[in-house]
Amino acid sequence: MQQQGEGDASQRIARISAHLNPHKPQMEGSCNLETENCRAKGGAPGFKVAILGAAGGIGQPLSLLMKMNPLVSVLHLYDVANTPGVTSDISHMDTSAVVRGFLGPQQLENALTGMDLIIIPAGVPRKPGMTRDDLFNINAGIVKTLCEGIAKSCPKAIVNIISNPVNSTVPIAAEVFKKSGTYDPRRLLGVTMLDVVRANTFVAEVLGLDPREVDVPVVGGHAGVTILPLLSQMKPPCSFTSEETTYLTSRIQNGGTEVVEAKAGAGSATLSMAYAAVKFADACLRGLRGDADVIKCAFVPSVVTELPFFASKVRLGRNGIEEIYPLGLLNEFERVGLEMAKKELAGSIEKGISFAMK
Ligand SMILES: NC(=O)C1=CN([C@@H]2O[C@H](COP(=O)(O)OP(=O)(O)OC[C@H]3O[C@@H](n4cnc5c(N)ncnc54)[C@H](O)[C@@H]3O)[C@@H](O)[C@H]2O)C=CC1
Ligand SMILES: O=C([O-])CC(=O)C(=O)O
Repeated sequence: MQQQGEGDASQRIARISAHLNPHKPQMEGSCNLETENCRAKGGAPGFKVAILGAAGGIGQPLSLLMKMNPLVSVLHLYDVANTPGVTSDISHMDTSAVVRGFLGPQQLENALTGMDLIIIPAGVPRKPGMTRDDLFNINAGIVKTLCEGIAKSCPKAIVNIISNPVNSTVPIAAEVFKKSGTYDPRRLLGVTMLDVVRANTFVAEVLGLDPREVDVPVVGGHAGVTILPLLSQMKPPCSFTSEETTYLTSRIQNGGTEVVEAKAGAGSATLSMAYAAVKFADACLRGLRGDADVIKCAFVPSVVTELPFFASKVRLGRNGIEEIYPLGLLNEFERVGLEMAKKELAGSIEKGISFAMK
């Protein structure tokens, strides 16, 4: 006869050893922490977040940082390669978010179902000598497919697009959602937060300030001259010589290229991007929670200019984007920059829309 408690104990050990088996991390199809009798629990109620491209250069540190975010209760890690290892590794962190991994297109639907926020860093990065637009041929198709999945499995989720060229991938996402009848422009955001992070850092360096006290709005888009820092509107208000303005604007616009060249063929910004992506995702989650005055710059469906998409300050709330702020007063340098940015942006947006309409 079985001793009382023996069955319980052996089941418990079986469950634990399933977790310890390095070839069977908490992947889809193995122990499901919510529906089965596993003892591990997310500590607090919170939001469900999926990262698509979670095993990549951005995806891994982004997954790590999202696992540390107390607003996240469930974290789904999806990729077409290497998700089991990343999931196993991250799932050992003693923070409350429950982590599950999903590998390959046949698991995309389960990765997406029930999610509140989807973050997409899937796609190839630049090598020296390339522009972001050179990534279009590969990344456009990746973003299109992933957004088709979102339209089918979690059409109400907030979507943060990191994959480049952001100036084209966000219009692609919008077209996919329109085609499927699920489009809500308040829920689609291109992540330009790294431009703001860089602007704050470089401006603080020049002024001898703590970067945490600096806030520079960056508008337009996310490539070359479309990245338009509005130094005249920074907080705290400061003035610059024309040399300083030219230096800072150029350094912010070329920050991505600076990293691509320093990495010399090993990719583009991953660590600072993961930091920026988490800052932005956290703002989206605080908005969803109902926090007041959550304001960030992002590349969004917009009527701020004549273009259908534009990066500017947006207020985030329970429905995603609650308000898009106008550009405000620009100085002459910024007005010239705005015209250059709009010209290039128009072509990139059109390229994305035509691709998705095919
Ligand atoms: N918005 C921004 O400010 C920034 C954007 N980026 C962009 O982010 C993207 C990713 O960069 P990294 O992480 O450095 O590249 P990476 O090559 O290190 O990682 C990309 C990941 O995407 C995965 N992937 C490829 N096809 C996929 C698919 N169909 N579904 C799911 N996952 C897929 C790969 O397996 C890989 O793990 C690039 O397009 C890069 O240009 C990079 C830095 C800043
Ligand atoms: O420059 C790149 O290719 C990656 C990127 O978007 C950035 O670092 O801003």
